Amino acid sequence: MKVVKFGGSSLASGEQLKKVFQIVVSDPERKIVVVSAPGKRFSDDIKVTDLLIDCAEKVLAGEEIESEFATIIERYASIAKELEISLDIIDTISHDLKALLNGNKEKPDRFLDAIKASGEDNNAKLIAAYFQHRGVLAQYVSPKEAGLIVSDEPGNAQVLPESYDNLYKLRDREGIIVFPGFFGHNKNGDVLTFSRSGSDITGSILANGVKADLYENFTDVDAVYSVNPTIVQNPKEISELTYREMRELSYAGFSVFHDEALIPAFRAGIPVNVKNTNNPTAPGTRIVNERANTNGPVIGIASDKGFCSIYISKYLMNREIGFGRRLLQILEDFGLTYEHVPSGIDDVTVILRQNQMDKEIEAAITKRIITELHADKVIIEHNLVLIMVVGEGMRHNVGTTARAAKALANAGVNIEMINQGSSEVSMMFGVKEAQEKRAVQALYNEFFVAVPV
Ligand SMILES: Nc1ncnc2c1ncn2[C@@H]1O[C@H](COP(=O)(O)OP(=O)(O)O)[C@@H](O)[C@H]1O
Ligand SMILES: N[C@@H](CC(=O)OP(=O)(O)O)C(=O)O
Repeated sequence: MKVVKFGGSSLASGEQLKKVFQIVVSDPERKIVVVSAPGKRFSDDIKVTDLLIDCAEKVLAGEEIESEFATIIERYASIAKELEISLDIIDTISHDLKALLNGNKEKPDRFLDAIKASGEDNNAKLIAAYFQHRGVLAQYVSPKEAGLIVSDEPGNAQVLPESYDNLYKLRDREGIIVFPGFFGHNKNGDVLTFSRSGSDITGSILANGVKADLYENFTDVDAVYSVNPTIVQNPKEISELTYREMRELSYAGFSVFHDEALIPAFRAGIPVNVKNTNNPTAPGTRIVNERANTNGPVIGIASDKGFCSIYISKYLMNREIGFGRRLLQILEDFGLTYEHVPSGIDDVTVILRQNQMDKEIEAAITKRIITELHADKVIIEHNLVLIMVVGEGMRHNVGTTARAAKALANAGVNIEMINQGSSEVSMMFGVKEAQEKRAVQALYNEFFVAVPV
């Protein structure tokens, strides 16, 4: 049995849905179909999830939403018309969304989650209706009915372990199951979404729950490429990579697959196959436990913007017991998460996502570090890019860091920081945002265009 997930780009129009239908019915093993909300039809288009967020925020601000509401309904209606299915389903979607928008707003984050989740929920209903219209035995199944229970964290929920036994029962259902991605319910029955792009997570949870043989993740590219194709033109395709490599790369910027979607499949030992809805015969990329190492030390290079660093120096920091703990406690007091902590003898740098802080928080943190930890210097730098060079082969290759550093130097890129060692499969370079493209291109040339050493 296979679990198949289709992303928003595969569900953006009636034409795309026809391809989805062909893919599903061409293999009887494709029994569970996880769907996102309709995505972008063209590059300037707006995803339904983003339309819904805008609509919900306007409602919360007490603004009119007539035109936003109409735009959302029109997205579903245009798909239904293209597919020539009864427009009764659009009346149902319109009625249900109106009721949700008129619902309880006492807890805005929960209200927002309920509206966001409706994007996938309504799409799953529409797609099930289309499959039935094409004469296939198919049913919409809701996460609530299936027992997909999640933690009580709006916009960032996590699956609870008891879900897996509940979901196993889906194996007994007849026909194709169309299941909405991106959300579950807490123990009280409230809707909670995963983080953005979280339908990948639903697919992986279902694959684990039903003990699928394969989790196929259909998107709009032929493969996971060794580097983001919007940064480097025609990059090399990756045919196979390990769960660890993919998790590092997704976390560091390969948005093609959600980093949190690896764990459920990995725990159940289920391979993941990333494939293209627009070219389904292409083999795609397989994510597995172990792979043959045929490609040299590096498999992929990811980069992500929006980081800042807090540099702290203090003479004899190395002798001070508890310095690191007290520093991280200050960050914890402000509710901040951090990414890396490279350190020296008398200095340490904490790297975090800068959207967590504003000027006031930065000033307050700086003050506390100086007054409580008696630091000599505290410097906060903004607009950093973290570049992650990833590959299981790095463990067995000498000189990979030197090659990377030389390539960056030759390209005139100033390395702000390096972190290597904690993860056996990656090394991290921090550079200024303005140098991202140049740095990634230089690393790509070194490890993929030049002959690997
Ligand atoms: N290394 C990479 N390999 C392939 N695609 C990538 C990579 N990094 C970023 N992407 C982007 O991810 C996109 C697919 O992800 P996404 O838009 O979330 O798809 P979906 O709509 O199927 O969920 C691709 O179109 C591509 O622009
Ligand atoms: N629709 C949700 C969840 C999702 O996974 O979407 P997509 O498959 O289009 O990335 C979002 O935009 O976040």
